[in-house]
Amino acid sequence: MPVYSISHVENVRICVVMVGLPARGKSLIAQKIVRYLSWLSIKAKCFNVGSYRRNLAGDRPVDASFFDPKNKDGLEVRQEAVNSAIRDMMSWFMDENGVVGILDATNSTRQRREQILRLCRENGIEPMFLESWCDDQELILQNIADVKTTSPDYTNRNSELATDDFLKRIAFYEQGYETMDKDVDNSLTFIKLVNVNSQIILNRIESYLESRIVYYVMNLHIKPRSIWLSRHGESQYNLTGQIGGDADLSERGMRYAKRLPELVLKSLGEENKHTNLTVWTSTMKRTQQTASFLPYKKKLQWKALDELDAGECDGMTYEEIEQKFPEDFKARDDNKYEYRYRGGESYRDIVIRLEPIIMELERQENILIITHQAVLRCLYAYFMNVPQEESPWMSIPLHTLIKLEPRAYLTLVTSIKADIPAVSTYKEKGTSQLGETETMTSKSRDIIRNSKDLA
Ligand SMILES: O=P(O)(O)OC[C@H]1O[C@@](CO)(OP(=O)(O)O)[C@@H](O)[C@@H]1O
Repeated sequence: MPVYSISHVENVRICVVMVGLPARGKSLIAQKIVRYLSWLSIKAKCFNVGSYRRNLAGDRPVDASFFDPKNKDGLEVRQEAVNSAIRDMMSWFMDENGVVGILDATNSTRQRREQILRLCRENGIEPMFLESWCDDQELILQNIADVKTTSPDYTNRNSELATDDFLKRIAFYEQGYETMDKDVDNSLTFIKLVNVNSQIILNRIESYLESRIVYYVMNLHIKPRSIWLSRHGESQYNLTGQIGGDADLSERGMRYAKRLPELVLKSLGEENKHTNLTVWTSTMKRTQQTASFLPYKKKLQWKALDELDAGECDGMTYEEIEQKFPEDFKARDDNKYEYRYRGGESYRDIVIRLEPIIMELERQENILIITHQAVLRCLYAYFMNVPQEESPWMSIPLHTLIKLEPRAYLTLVTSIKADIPAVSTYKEKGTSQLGETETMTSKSRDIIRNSKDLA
């Protein structure tokens, strides 16, 4: 049975028009929205006018004077760049059934916004303006340091000169900047973020999809933090190759639970060893037992973090499933993301139930999540932008602590292995389990597979 997403039900197409001076985090917000919506299977794409401008300008060096409103040549190239980006975006909406297109540019004047508005209306696309307004100098300088000085506009330039030049560029934009204003822009759909999210102004948010985007953006913060992910320690079911269930940890799984506090400390490093983490587990015994030796007071259980529900196959081995339901076994191999166990769940179903977890994770600071193979794959896919068809096939070994550090345009990943053996629960695509006489505890599986390690 097909699973419909909200974009099918509502049949809306939205153009998110970013608004704001340079170095206000617009591209970061735009890319995060695309990642979030794509993870939810809503077709989204970002059109960055800066890249179009760089393509048009060719090898010509671009310094602040290019952005001087009196620079005719500069104005022409910039107008041409925005025209091309809009053209491509409209074709993407029409030819590729795009649902949310994001026009990532300053769009800092009403005249420019009027042009976009007109084109959206002519093409039956809902325009939604998203302004990032910021006067916090520290934040602006941080943004320039993080991103702009490594931008292709400043290759081979020393970072002090690049920062200076960038501040001049901002000053040119300030000359004509018109902020979104409730009185003047009353008829438009817009979100205005003031100094990240210390104040948020909303105007005429109408569709459900718009409200999802608003809610997501409202939850974003830019404080540095880390997220740790771990599967539970090896369970009794892992040893026998059974899926699902609510088994206890094996003796080695218990050893992992006892080792976990030490791994966390190692990952925090000496200077952060007193950092207080919040621990999230599923409602299943194996994750709670794994968390039981962690010294942190705040431990929360989430039903949404429970393992993929295998329905009628719960408690069976892959071999038994292949014997009893050969068609299902093949169908799952053919499309693991969409395949839904009889009376159970698919990976797509997990993503849907994980949405509140992602929303909460965006709001929180340091969190350690102890969960299950399939759920961990889906969480990892969100942070690392892993395509849907690949995510159910990622190998996430037992007895390994993964640390994610979300940064402006990427997420850093490190992993630490506990030196405690565990079976591998990884089943490769297209492999039959029939005729396999080895048990899960046999030597060949009694390793953590290094080849597909995430580190
Ligand atoms: O989607 P696949 O690759 O089958 O992985 C999910 C499976 O992983 C398992 C282990 O095989 O997770 P877990 O260790 O949390 O019990 C099964 O319970 C679950 O059905």
